[in-house]
Amino acid sequence: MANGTGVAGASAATASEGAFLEVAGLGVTFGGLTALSGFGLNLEQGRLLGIIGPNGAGKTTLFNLLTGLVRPTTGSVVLEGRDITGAKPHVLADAGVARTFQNIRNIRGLSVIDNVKVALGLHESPSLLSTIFFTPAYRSGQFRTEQKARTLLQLLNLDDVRNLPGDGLPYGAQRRLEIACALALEPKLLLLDEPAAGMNPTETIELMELIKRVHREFGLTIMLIEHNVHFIMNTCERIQVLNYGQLIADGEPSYIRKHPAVIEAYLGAGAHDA
Ligand SMILES: Nc1ncnc2c1ncn2[C@@H]1O[C@H](COP(=O)(O)OP(=O)(O)OP(=O)(O)O)[C@@H](O)[C@H]1O
Repeated sequence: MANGTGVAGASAATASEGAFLEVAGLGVTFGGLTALSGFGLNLEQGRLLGIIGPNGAGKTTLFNLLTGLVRPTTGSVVLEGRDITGAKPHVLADAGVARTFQNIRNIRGLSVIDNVKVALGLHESPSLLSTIFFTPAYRSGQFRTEQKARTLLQLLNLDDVRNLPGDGLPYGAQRRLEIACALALEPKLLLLDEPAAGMNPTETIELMELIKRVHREFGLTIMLIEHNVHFIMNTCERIQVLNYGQLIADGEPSYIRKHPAVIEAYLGAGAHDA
């Protein structure tokens, strides 16, 4: 990958053969407000991409477009050669796109492990008959689900609290649970929306390491929105910067850190220390 591109190159990604995710000219307007415009991205499989930008820059809108919560006004999204532009959320989930939200959405009152099991159940549902008659196939399915849930909880350092209510956990642990549930869907593309929001510095460092580990061990393609510049500079291989719905820069952390438009728009004078 090139070190980076400026405004022109960033907003006009050209289709590259075999790219895992190809987004071109993506935009949406709400009433008179253009939340995102001419967004382009060619992402290879297995990359870890950071998205930064000031409040209201269009970051969450981009994720909403990629997960079908918002339909684009312009542009196209192609995942593994398949045009998924404007597809509904369940179609995109089936295509392998999973996400977490800025506001934690674990299921109230449900234990940690049951939250993960519900997510696993969304991915692989048993047949109605096997459930009704409690067949050996159903029971072995349940055993597999339990094993998978435990494996995910161990990875996310949540196994010790698996029987506690998910919504009663400390904030950082709830965020990790949300990631566990997203991983349970066995995604190809994982979108993390401000996973470190509200975390203390220790939790943030732990999460940084965890995301790197998940990326490494699952070989997942991850897109990560984050306001914490230190976090993103130290976690991501490539960073895209949005401002007022426009992509203003795209490149490696070292390139982004020094990019004048990025410094002016977002990072501020402290950016060089990030
Ligand atoms: N459904 C919607 N209807 C109307 N306006 C919207 C909608 N969703 C987003 N917007 C507007 O689009 C712009 C971009 O919002 P978005 O949430 O994508 O920004 P963001 O970069 O994620 O900001 P933050 O860092 O504060 O979460 C904002 O001005 C927001 O108010």
